Amino acid sequence: MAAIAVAQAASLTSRRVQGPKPSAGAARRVRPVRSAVVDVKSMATEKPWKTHDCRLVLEDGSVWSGRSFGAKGTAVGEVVFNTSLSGYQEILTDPSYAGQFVLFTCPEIGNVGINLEDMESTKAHMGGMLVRHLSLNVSNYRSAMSLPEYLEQQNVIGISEIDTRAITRRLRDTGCLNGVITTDAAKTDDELIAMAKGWTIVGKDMISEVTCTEPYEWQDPTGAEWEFAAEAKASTKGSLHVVAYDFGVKHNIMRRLASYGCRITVVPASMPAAEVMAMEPDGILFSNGPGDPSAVPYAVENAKAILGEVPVFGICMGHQVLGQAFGGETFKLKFGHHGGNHPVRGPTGRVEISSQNHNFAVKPNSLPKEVEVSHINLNDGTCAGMVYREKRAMTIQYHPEASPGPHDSDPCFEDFVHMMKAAKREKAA
Ligand SMILES: NC(=O)CC[C@H](N)C(=O)O
Repeated sequence: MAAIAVAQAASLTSRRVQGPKPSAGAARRVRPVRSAVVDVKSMATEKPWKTHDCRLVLEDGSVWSGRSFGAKGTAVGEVVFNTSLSGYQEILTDPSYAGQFVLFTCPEIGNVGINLEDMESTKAHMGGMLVRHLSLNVSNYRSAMSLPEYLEQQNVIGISEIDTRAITRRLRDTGCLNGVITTDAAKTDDELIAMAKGWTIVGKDMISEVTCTEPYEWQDPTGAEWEFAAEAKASTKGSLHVVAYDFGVKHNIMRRLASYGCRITVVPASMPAAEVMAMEPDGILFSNGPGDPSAVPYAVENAKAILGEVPVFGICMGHQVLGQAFGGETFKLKFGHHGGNHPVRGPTGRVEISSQNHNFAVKPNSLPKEVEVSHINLNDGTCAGMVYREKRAMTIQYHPEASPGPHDSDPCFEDFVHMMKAAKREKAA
């Protein structure tokens, strides 16, 4: 039986982007690996007690034996479950997952390998990847390497052949649990349980671990072959200057802003508001990002200083930072929203199917009366978006850029552009 014959594509480096991303064309010059033949017989017939070399231990004392893929070692993190049926690469490279392990409820993961274009940042951020079954085959016309190869290169531990349904039910019953993944047989279960119990993401500023170290420009729009929005196709390139606070910004937020005609300057999360305003932005984006929103007062203070100066758009962590800048408070959800099919009702009553990834939320009753809760998550009634009209501020708790998930909320980017254009017209008058 042929063993795995996945050719080594050009290695995906985990360097942080300092300047414009390599053009998509550069990515295509890598010889894609379209499919791999896997040693099915041995993997399918080997008995668990022979192949299980990895444990997931949860803080509730449960121990889950599985098969490792990717990196070896030991990692600790908060376990969340994501119900998306596609887009594991976008999830893997979303900086919002720093400090977390992601359990995929979709039972088959890895079948399309890893390509060089669908990256949401320059590296994988999650601490561990928990799957039911690692696909025995890799087959996709854009695949450049297998998922295990990428995880190994990114130093992320994967564990497969665990009962992801049982763990998901447990998380839904008890709420998020901290966990430890290890391939180190010398560590006792009790040691690992203590490690899981001794760790928490609450109160942690994870943004400082993922933000860029210096400003850079972003030019790449959504590729023409993927563009779906008429308004984006008709937009005038570079007509508006957006400064984006990088709290762990996903690349597709910037691709969508560029597609709607914006020129984007990405800045470190802690850049003082005065320096940002000196860049003469037409609008400011507060991005998605990992960790506890109440642990980044520096971001809230900058948001307060900027509010009312220029139009602002907050996405996910940015929504939570602006919610605090408005005077509101955030709180931690039981197990959060992580998936691609959550219904959200917007201000017109239209229901959008949304892409979600958050464990914290804004308390509606903590907001001042000037702030309108514009979007509601219909699964649990939580605040999914806000508008502060007189400050020209709009926020979305979920991910209008999708990646992965549905593009129902893509018009949010159009709304932000229209808000900036209106402000520009008023200023010129
Ligand atoms: N995707 C995000 O920006 C997540 C925001 C925040 N870390 C949360 O979990 O709620």
